Amino acid sequence: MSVDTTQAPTTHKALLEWVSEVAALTEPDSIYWCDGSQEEYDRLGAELVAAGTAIRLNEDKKKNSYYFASDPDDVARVEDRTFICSQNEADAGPTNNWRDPAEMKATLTELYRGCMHGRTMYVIPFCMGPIDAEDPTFGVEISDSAYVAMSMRIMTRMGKAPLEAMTKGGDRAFVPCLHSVGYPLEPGQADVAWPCNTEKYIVHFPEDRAIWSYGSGYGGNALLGKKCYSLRIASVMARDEGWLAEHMLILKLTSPAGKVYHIAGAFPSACGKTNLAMIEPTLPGWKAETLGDDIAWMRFDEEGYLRAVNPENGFFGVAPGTGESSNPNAMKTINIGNSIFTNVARTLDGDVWWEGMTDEKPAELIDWKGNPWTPASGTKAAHPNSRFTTPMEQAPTLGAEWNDGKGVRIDAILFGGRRATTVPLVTETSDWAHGVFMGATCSSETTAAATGAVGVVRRDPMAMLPFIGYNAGDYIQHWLDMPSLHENAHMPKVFYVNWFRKSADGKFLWPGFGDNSRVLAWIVGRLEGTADAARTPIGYVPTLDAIDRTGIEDEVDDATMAEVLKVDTEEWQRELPLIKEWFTKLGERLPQQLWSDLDQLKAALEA
Ligand SMILES: Nc1nc2c(ncn2[C@@H]2O[C@H](COP(=O)(O)OP(=O)(O)O)[C@@H](O)[C@H]2O)c(=O)[nH]1
Ligand SMILES: C=C(OP(=O)(O)O)C(=O)O
Ligand SMILES: [Mn+2]
Repeated sequence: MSVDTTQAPTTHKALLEWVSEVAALTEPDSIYWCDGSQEEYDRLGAELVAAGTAIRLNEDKKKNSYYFASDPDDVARVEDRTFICSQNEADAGPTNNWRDPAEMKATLTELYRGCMHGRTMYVIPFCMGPIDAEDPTFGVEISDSAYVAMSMRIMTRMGKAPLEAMTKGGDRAFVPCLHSVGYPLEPGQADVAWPCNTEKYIVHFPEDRAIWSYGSGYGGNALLGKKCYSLRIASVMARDEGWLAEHMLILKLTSPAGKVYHIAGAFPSACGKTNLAMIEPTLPGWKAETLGDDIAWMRFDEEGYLRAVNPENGFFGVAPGTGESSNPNAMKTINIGNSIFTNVARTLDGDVWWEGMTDEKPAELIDWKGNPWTPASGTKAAHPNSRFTTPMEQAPTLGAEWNDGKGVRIDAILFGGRRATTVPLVTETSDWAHGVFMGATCSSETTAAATGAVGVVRRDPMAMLPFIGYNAGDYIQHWLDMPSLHENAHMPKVFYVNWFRKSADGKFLWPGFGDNSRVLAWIVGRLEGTADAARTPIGYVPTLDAIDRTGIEDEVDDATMAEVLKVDTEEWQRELPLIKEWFTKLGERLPQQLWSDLDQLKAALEA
């Protein structure tokens, strides 16, 4: 298969060469350049329905929407198959899997050889962030999955517009993202509903700024603009260029007095970013608007304030737990339609359902594996990492600045995780360096967003453990260095939150979701110097009545509030050896300052 460059919709030389090279290696039946149009999306959807891969949902329930069920072994990110192939192993660091880049390229080249037999090769041009930004950030994904092409149209600015922008004023740089499901079809061979390969590789070449993915069709493994580009590769760009590429939501908050604040929050996968980004405040007078739910690129503006841009165009949200009571704005967004649902359950009338969508379970469903299901089945109808993919523009809470390439000034950064014990609802750190220490030692219970055990506490620095594209010690150093990268840096205040603390009988102590607005109000109060806090060994924690509980006094009585805010010295002392073990693992590139911060914490806990 050779590329007819006279027929290709671009003159971009490097792109044409790369497309030709990949086609020669992977030998697809045909090459298709995505234009990102509605007509194209509808056509791909119809083709997938005809092939038995997708199911079109009932138009009256979810307009223009599709259901997909993945292979049961291809349901989440595969961290153990994710590689950072820097020239030197030390530059990948102790938290990443590393392979020699030349060896990895040789291995993958053999896997890619002929891997698109019987398939269409989709060329998917995209832009991360607004196309009219001063310096737009391009990528091109080559994929043999139409599901990927459709999803990329929702998740990124995709198609003709970015392709044209890529040659404005000369050929622009782009990140090449090569993806194959690794399931070639030889003549006469029938396809399966969800092609993938048991051998999976999610590979990053940070020096080349390139991504090679093989064997998985799912989410973060396959939609390469997301975690692979916007976090792993972009974090390397950010280190080199003096900015931050982070796993953060971006929220615009307006106080009852009409003051606007922007908050960025980093929580590990499936720990509440999308929900906080779409929060419906239960505190009267507060308004929240969504600017981003997963990724923030933050650069200094001329005056030295950090401004955040969300490079994405859609939400790839965790379905279970999303319902009218927990996240009504997500429900409104997906109910408009134009969405893709993966590994959720289906109702008999052609709609979707998942655990937590409604209080009452439907009497009958088809579960994510395609089997009949009833509440008596005793299994989960939807996979715990089942997802909705939906356009940002449909969010009723969308903030006007979402499409502004200049981004918004960040007033506060939240780090958080999922901890049943130890970590209080909210803690204010004393300054940037202390914030970096708290972020770097942040811990969370693992979730179904990645394969492997769920519920295991691990350190997850800045919620970036699986996404730092280089040495984690260098990454923490980069965070520490940030204030010195602008002559007049005004750093945001850093807070540490935990919505997930549980009582001894295993119930969440804090109602969470919309009631997290009460915590946001306290944070704003701290920014304005009006909210009360008590100094503890780990930072400033709200006094018992500092968080407004009007309307939830019964649910969160004084005793519960005290429990949710408690800084238990013994529990924290049990963290110390874990932090020490973590720092030891990070090794010599961990900034020395972090060790002295740990000594200080130890001393404060002993005092
Ligand atoms: N208990 C509790 N659960 C939450 C809260 N926020 C989110 N969740 C649940 O955590 C899961 C992941 O949430 P999501 O916002 O999609 O996380 P993300 O992957 O970080 O974007 C979902 O099941 C949510 O219902 C909260 O404040 N309290
Ligand atoms: C896409 C993901 O996102 P989230 O952080 O929303 O779970 C993921 O974990 O692969
Ligand atoms: Mn999310």
